[in-house]
Order: sequence, then structure tokens, then C-alpha cells
Amino acid sequence: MSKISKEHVSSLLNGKCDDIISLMAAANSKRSNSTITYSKNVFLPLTNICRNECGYCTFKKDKNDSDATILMKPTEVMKTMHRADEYGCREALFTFGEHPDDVQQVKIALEELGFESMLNYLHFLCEETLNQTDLLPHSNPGILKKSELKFLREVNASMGLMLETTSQRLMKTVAHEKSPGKDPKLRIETIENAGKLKIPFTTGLLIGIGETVDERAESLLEIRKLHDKYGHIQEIIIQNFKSKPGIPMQDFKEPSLAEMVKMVAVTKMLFPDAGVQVPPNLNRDTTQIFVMAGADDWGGVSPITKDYVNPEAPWPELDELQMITEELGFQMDERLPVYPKFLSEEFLSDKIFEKIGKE
Ligand SMILES: O=c1nc2n(C[C@H](O)[C@H](O)[C@H](O)CO)c3cc(O)ccc3cc-2c(=O)[nH]1
Ligand SMILES: C[C@H]1O[C@@H](n2cnc3c(N)ncnc32)[C@H](O)[C@@H]1O
Ligand code: MET
Ligand code: SF4
Repeated sequence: MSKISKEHVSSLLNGKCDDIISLMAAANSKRSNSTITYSKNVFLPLTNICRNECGYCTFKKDKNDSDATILMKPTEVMKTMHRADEYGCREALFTFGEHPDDVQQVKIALEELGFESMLNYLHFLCEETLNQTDLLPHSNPGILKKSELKFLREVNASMGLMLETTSQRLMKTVAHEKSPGKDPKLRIETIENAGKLKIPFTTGLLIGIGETVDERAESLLEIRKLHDKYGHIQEIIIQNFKSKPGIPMQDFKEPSLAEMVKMVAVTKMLFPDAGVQVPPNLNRDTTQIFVMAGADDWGGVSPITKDYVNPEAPWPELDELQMITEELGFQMDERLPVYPKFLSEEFLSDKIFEKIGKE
């Protein structure tokens, strides 16, 4: 499968009705069992200050905005963490703006707490999480250097970075023109370094931000290439762009159901050895179709926090997810933020391995 050409992938992504139905059936047959996995998580948006300005994002705030979170304090983070622990959550998802400490206000807030940098603070919070709760950290803080990945690996069960797209062209369009951190070269480098360091890794694509079908094919093949080389990709998120009032891309058309179905099915065809996630909260009415097209993971679902990146899209209740899963003849299966095949000393730091091993 890894020898498949870009032309072939593009032609699958351009398929019409009958082709799509065959593609869905083929992708559905690639699943390894009849379970749809999910992770019970808590979302910790440590800061919404970000050096980038993606044309689709409402998460990032300006430092002067009244609703900016310059920095969540340790007491606030750990209070939410303990509540998550009581609810039985197992994943602490640390997602926030990229290089926030380039901004003076964040830098000062960190210094007041005694931290030199955002990543030192993140490391501290991950360690506190491991020491005080049963949750396992999964951090997704944007692009990282190899040394930074190595430092965070000690205290993360897995890490994540959306590739978004391999399209260099989008660096000159409204999607990414103000986002140096979305340069595909830098994102690929981060994912590659995570592979060298044997970090179980979640990545994904954002569909509908101006990329062409060929560029979608190229993006999938790039992830396939990285996974062939390092074997560290645990999950691929196929995320559909949601238009929101006030964003620079508000007039962009959201991807159609057919486009998304083809994308999900082709992803499962190319990655029978990884989870394929379509966020259920962004597809309330169409979620089951993606399962029929080969998706096998619901991602992080939180009983106590919202999706701060898409706050207008509440996560379905677990009961509802269970109903729509079982209606299709599948079973829900809770997973940790690290997939079972990576539960080894090779892919986990001593600290994480010991913590999980004690269960
Ligand atoms: O709830 C969300 N979880 C997001 N997650 C978490 C994800 O849903 C799950 O927690 C992972 O499946 C954990 O393995 C991300 C994880 C990444 O590594 C990279 C990007 C995302 C993006 C989101 C997101 O927009 N919303
Ligand atoms: C955390 C992830 O959320 C995604 N993201 C950011 N903004 C949007 C949007 N408007 N619609 C869908 N996904 C979005 C990006 O892919 C980012 O990496
Ligand atoms: N800012 C990071 C990125 O875009 C994390 C997700 S968006 C809040 O990669
Ligand atoms: S998507 Fe991430 S990198 Fe882009 S502006 Fe939003 S927070 Fe920053």
C-alpha cells in the first residue's frame, strides 16, 4: 500500500457515486476489529496567546482582548485535573497557542511563577499530573525542536501536531499567510523528529482550507512516508474546516459530505495500521457515515470541558456515541491517549511506562 502513487490517491479522492460506495466498502474492510475507540479527556488550554494567526482559527486571542487567557495558573490547572480524575478521565490534553512566550505578557506571567519558558511550565504541569492523578498527558503545543520533544517525551504518554496540509502554496493565502509555524516543512520536521525519538504520535489534516485534491493526496502520502520510516503514527485526524462568523475565512465553503467521506475512506485504506479519527462534535448529523467509511476512533471526548478550539460544537454525550456506534454493529472501547501497540519501553519514557505498568 505504501507504494501507491499520488495519481492513484487523487483519482480515488475524485471518485463519483459508485466509486465512493466501493471505496467505503474497501476502507471499512480494513478495520482490524469491530470497536470504535475513544479517550475520556480533559482539555487544558493553558494560553490562547499564539504567534500565528491562522485564517480559520477563533482560539487565538490578542493579548489585549478582554477574553484572552494569558496563562492558566497551576492551581487552576490542577483543580480541573483533580475534577477530571474524579470523573475517571485518563487523558490530559494540553493544547495551546504556538510559542506564546514570544509575547511579553506571557513571559512575565511565567517568570512570576518561576518558569523560564512555556515548555518548562508545561513539563512541570505534566509531572504534577502524573504524580497526583491517574491521567496521562498528551501535549499538542505546535512545532517543536528535537531537544524540546525529547524533554517533553519524559512526561507525555503521546504527543500531537496537526500537519494540516503539505501545501506550501497556502503559506501565501489567507489560511496560513500570517502563520510561520504552519510551514509544512517545519511541521514535517517536528513529526519526523518525534519519530526519531519514538514518541507515539497523533497528527492529522484540516480539510477545506483552500487545498486542492492533489494536495490532499500529497499530504496523506507524506504522513505515510513518515510512518513507513519511523512507525510512530498512532492516529490520523481528518478534521473538517468549520466556518465561523468573524474569521478571515468566514466565506470559505466547508467541505462537502462526499469530499469528507472520500478523504476518510482513503485515509483508512492507506493506514490500516493507525486509528482514523473524525471529530464527532464537528459532524453531529453525519458522524455515522464516517464510521461506515472506515473511521475507527472518536478521539478525545470530555465529560467536563468543552472543545476550546471549536467551542460552538459540544461533544456528544457518551450515551449518544454508544447508541450510534452500536446501531452500526460496533462497540465503544475506551483507550488511553497512547494506543495499545505503543505500550512498550521502546515508545514510552521510564516514568510513563512505570505509571501505566502499575495498573
Ligand atoms: O477535542 C479536540 N481534541 C483535539 N485533539 C485531541 C484528540 O481529539 C484526542 O485527544 C487524541 O485522539 C488523543 O490520542 C488533538 C490532538 C492532537 O494531537 C492534535 C490536534 C488535536 C485537535 C483537537 C481538537 O481540535 N479538539
Ligand atoms: C487544534 C486544531 O483545530 C483545528 N482547527 C482550528 N480552527 C478550526 C476550524 N475553524 N474548523 C475546524 N478545525 C479547526 C486545526 O487543525 C488545529 O490544528
Ligand atoms: N496552536 C497549535 C497548532 O495549531 C495547537 C493547536 S491550535 C490551538 O498546532
Ligand atoms: S490554529 Fe493553533 S497555530 Fe493557528 S492561530 Fe490557532 S492557536 Fe495559533
